[in-house]
Amino acid sequence: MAESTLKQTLKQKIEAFRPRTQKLNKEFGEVVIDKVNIGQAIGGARDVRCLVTDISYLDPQEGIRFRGKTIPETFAALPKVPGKEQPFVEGFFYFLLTGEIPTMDQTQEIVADWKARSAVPQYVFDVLRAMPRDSHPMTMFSTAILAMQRESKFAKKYATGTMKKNDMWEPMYEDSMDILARLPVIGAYIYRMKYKGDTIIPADPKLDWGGNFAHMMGIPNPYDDVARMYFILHSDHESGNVSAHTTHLVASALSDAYYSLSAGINGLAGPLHGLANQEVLGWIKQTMKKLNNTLPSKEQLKQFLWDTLNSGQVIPGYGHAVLRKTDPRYVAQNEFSKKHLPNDPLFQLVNMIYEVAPGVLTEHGKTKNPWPNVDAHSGVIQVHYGVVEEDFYTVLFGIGRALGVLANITWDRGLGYAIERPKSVTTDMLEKWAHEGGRKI
Ligand SMILES: CC(=O)SCCNC(=O)CCNC(=O)[C@H](O)C(C)(C)COP(=O)(O)OP(=O)(O)OC[C@H]1O[C@@H](n2cnc3c(N)ncnc32)[C@H](O)[C@@H]1OP(=O)(O)O
Ligand SMILES: O=C([O-])CC(=O)C(=O)O
Repeated sequence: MAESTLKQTLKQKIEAFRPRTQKLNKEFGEVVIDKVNIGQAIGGARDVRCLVTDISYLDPQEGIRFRGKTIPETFAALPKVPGKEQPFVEGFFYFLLTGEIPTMDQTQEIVADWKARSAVPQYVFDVLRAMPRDSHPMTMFSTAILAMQRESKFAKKYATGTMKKNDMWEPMYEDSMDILARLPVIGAYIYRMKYKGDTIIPADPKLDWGGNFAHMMGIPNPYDDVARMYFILHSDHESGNVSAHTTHLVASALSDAYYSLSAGINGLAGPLHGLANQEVLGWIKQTMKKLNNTLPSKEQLKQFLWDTLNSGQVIPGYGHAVLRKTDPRYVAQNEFSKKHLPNDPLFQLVNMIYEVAPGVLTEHGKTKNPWPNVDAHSGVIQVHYGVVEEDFYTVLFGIGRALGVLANITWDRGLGYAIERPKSVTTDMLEKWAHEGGRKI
């Protein structure tokens, strides 16, 4: 098969880029870019600059930029699906991988490529069907990805003993493309099997990736545009977040994309990370239930927020490890909702929480960031269009996140990043260095 424009462009980009990384490593490897204190060693390596990615960058004030573009700039630049408001996710992936906005033809090439790769092996469905139906959908999703590992072109090539370091990105790219092509099929299968009486809807070969997902979910349009927007918004958040970092870490051992992504998805399933979107909707539902499904007043809402904090829980969807302002992914979803679901009562509640929660969190005095993150908003849009099963939301996040983390590990192999292995120390050592005013270097 002739090489796609995406693969050719990526090859050129990686080859042109590689000398920059090699030069930095060889000639400037000793240049100091950060230092680490005891608080960071104990406190989750917060703010330590020790990862590299060119795919996205998170500014604490401004939020995410994909390949240098803000969210509105990204959406404005990408080729749109004809007759729809949102861009092709396929074109967005081209942009993430190469940093170039693709033409419509280049985008259509990926649409066709992913269709050609989209057949999920029957044994994956058999594995899913063998799992208890009340398994969490994230457990099912991660298991399905891991079960497919036998398909890995990277692992097969590695086993031949003929794969050179500079060539490793190629089978990583191939695995990533295979996985991405199949994720919407797997996600929708889990949804229909678990929540819709096992009524599976086959793919429609006429549709793009996002459109097909909506179709296989059985949710009427404009859910297709919701899906496209959602996957793009959730794709990448630089390299240090739990799902991206885990995927990168596992891939650094030359584990293939199936092992690596499945591991990253397991991290996304944590309530302080991706699962927060499920938690947000659960919290909103609980709040409404206490009031016989009516909207609370601001005073009642304030009380519910305090009750949550006083019971030792976090307010889901608020706070962030890096961001110090309202997440622009929250803003993008808010703009969408203002346009498409302005009168939805849950949307109104989300806006009310935005008016009240930052004040409560500031008064509470713990969090460094009282503003909402992406997870505070996403569930409400899903409910509006008919995906009411909040346990499923992190699977949606995972499909989107795969775009970013798979682009990252393809580049990791392109640039030959080393196995990741930071150094650990003991508590005795920390106490000694604390006493001495620092480690003598
Ligand atoms: C896609 C995503 O992953 S976005 C994040 C999704 N997660 C959530 O929305 C869950 C709620 N938020 C949180 O738990 C946190 O803000 C996190 C996990 C996102 C970031 O954690 P950190 O970087 O440690 O935040 P920060 O430095 O501000 O934490 C300081 C203190 O404030 C608390 N805090 C932070 N956010 C919140 C919150 N939303 N509600 C209550 N307390 C909070 C922390 O638990 C911590 O308390 P501690 O000192 O008793 O341990
Ligand atoms: O950046 C983070 O730590 C968490 C986050 O918002 C994401 O991964 O999307």
